[in-house]
Amino acid sequence: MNGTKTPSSLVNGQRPRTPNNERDFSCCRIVVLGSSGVGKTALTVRYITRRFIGEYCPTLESIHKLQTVVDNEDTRLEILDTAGQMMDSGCVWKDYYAFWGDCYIYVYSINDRQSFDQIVNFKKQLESVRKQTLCGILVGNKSDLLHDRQVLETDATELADEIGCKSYEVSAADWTQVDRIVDLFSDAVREYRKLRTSRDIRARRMSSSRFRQAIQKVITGRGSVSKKTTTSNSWQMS
Ligand SMILES: Nc1nc2c(ncn2[C@@H]2O[C@H](COP(=O)(O)OP(=O)(O)OP(=O)(O)O)[C@@H](O)[C@H]2O)c(=O)[nH]1
Repeated sequence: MNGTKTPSSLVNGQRPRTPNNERDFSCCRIVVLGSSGVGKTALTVRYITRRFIGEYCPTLESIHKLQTVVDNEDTRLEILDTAGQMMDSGCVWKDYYAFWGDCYIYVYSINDRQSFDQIVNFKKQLESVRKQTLCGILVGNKSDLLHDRQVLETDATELADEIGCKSYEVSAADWTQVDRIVDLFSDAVREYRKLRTSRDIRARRMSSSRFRQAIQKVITGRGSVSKKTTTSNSWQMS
């Protein structure tokens, strides 16, 4: 596993570029966030190594880089496992995370109501920084602790509908749930691809409608058009 504890890499964390210096959209950046102790590291480690870490050691930020395949498409994943303590303290985390991430995995613990109630705030704060809707997945972790449950599955489904996310309830501690954990990370990549595609389509529509408007202005003579030479085809828009 390739983990680097470098918050500064977020500040300088420009999106990777291809050799042609274009933005590399085969790379997907996932930010795993939620309150302290909900199991963000346990989920991330379970996904990457298939192992469970039982001990608790509060995380500073760690970025894990790996290559994977989702729906037959190669994907470079960068997973940012955030520090819950920083989020609970309301530090400046949100600006970094908002600009760094492509998709967000919002983790709460089913036996910690407060961690669940925080999710809406986290999402709102990120979107207010980015000024656009961000895609994400809602994850209730520690589903093995049913006897301690403070968050009903129906509450989670309602919240997921409200914030436009898919929702999962899992246990990083339960090895039989590895496939579900892999699924939820794959869904994060799918959500990112979906959003990217719809933005591409919108951008293309916008640019073709601007092009049509410009042509229309030329035809109707409403645009600022100057005739450059005597040749009929040589119009120049200014
Ligand atoms: N029972 C149970 N314990 C879990 C589960 N996931 C994580 N834990 C335990 O919960 C504790 C906290 O887990 P972490 O993964 O370190 O939590 P975190 O959200 O990364 O915490 P921060 O680093 O403070 O942000 C550890 O002792 C884990 O072993 C789970 O699914 N079930």
